[in-house]
Amino acid sequence: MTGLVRERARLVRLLRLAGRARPAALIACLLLAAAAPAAMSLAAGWLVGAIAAGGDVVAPLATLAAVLLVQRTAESLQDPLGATCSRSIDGHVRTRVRQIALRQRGIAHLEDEEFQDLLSRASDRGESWRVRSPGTAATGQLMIVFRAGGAVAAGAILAGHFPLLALLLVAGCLLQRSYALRQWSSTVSVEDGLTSKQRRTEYWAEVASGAEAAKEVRMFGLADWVMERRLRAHTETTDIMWTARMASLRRQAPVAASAAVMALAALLVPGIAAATGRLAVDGLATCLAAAWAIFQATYMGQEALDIAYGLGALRALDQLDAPGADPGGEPARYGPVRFENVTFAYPGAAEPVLRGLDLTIEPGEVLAIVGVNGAGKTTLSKLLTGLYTPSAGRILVDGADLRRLDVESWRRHIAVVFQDFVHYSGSVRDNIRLSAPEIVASDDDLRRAIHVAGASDVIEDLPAGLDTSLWHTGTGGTDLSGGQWQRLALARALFAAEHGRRLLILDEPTANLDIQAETQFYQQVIAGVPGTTVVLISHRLSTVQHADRIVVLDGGRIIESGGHADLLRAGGAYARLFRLQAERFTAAS
Ligand SMILES: Nc1ncnc2c1ncn2[C@@H]1O[C@H](COP(=O)(O)OP(=O)(O)OP(=O)(O)O)[C@@H](O)[C@H]1O
Repeated sequence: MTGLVRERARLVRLLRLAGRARPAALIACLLLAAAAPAAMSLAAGWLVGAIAAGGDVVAPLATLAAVLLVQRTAESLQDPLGATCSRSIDGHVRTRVRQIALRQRGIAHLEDEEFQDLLSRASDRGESWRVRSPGTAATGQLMIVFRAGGAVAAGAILAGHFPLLALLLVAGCLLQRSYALRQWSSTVSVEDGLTSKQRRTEYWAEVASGAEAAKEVRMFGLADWVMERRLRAHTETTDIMWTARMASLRRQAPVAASAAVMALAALLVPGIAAATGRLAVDGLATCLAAAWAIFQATYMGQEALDIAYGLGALRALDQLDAPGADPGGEPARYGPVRFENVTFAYPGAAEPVLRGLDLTIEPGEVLAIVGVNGAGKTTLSKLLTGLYTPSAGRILVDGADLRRLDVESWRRHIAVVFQDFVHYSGSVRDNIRLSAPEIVASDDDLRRAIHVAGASDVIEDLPAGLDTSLWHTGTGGTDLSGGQWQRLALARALFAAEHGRRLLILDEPTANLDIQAETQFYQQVIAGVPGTTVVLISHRLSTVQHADRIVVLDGGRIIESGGHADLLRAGGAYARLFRLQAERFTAAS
């Protein structure tokens, strides 16, 4: 089997994803619709023959009407049945695409442009000329199989009178169709090359009409500027697409010429035979109707392009699905964590963020990491959680290289509040439980975490307490202030820490808190999880000064390490940062 036939057969097999009943009903409709034109040509010949002979026309007329009725019914059911089958197939494909995106250990692939392109191609959002839908391609492929069958049936009827003409029309139409399709398909690969440009258009559309940038777009008066950017990005892609489409259109001239030749032959051969007495009038009617049926069954409809686009989506899915993405590994045991000569650069970045970093995090210690903006503090936490792997060096967890461990088992030892934590739409209860979904928690458990996070008053003020539905972007629920969301995120991590997570990572946990909450933070939150290892990243040195150990990150390495008092005495970078912060308050008072 050639690759092309194998791909087409695979498309048909996709229909199994839509269950049994709907594809079966679709096949029945396609069969009836495909057989109808050939049946009609026979009925037309019968009717014309009956009229010519002055015989009974009721039976042929009734047959013709019945065939027409069956054809119209089958054709009208074909579209809705095809749509339900293809939507169901597409649903399965999109689920698979999401599973692939989620199954990787880390998140580096999500920042890889090629991966994003494949993702866009495999789960189309409808930006192309036709949607890249494997489901529509599958139903389109089925339709083409039946239409080809219909063409062969009509060809067989014509061959009863003119075998050569039948061969010419069937073979000629199929060749012409395949040529036209090849021309149009070249536009599909042009569009595939524009996926990242299309993403840029989507980005500007989101800035223009999404909730995230809405405030600044209005305050800065950016509407025209954003719309202009979107239009420019859009035109960049559409210009290229239209150039490709016009070139394809120009290459269709041979198709038009050959179609004219075949139509002429289809009329002249039976026509001349009838005029010279070699073909009876009923035969003429049959031949003309059969030729018309061949043309009808072999024209290149949109389903041909649907197949080209849908196959593109399946190929992208295959590339995404290539094996070897996640090696798995041994379950992780909790113990000391050791960064050993770790260097790390983000994918595509010229310079590394961390350069030969050495650091040990002992179980049960509270380790604070400080450093200027961009020093790599958050990056260090992403490596620690296995979201990225070091470019060089290694991270040992209880003596085992994290690369070789089952990262999910490692993450089950960790509770984290990222700097850009997520505001989940859902109840307060769900927002807290999400950090340890496997725990069956009582309301008392949740309230304990809420209390330690200093969020009790936030929950008390909500209309339905823990059941209050939260919705960050403002529709269908209650939104919270930045600080209230942060307390909830803290409660989420504390809940996980109280239920067995041994390592608590807090990245700027006091950034949105008021001064009172910030002052109480260490005594309330950190002291609330005794025995837990805490990695505390903060610019606010008042938040970190009570930590067991403070490390200063600079130039990709740890340049200082020690307790608050030791570091102040040492008079290095930490002492300078601390004095600067302290001076602000002294000067203000
Ligand atoms: N996803 C990313 N892709 C490429 N570069 C990144 C990415 N995330 C961060 N960086 C770069 O890595 C460097 C370190 O960033 P990181 O967020 O770790 O710093 P940080 O010390 O936490 O800073 P801050 O105090 O501002 O939060 C920065 O120069 C940043 O531009």
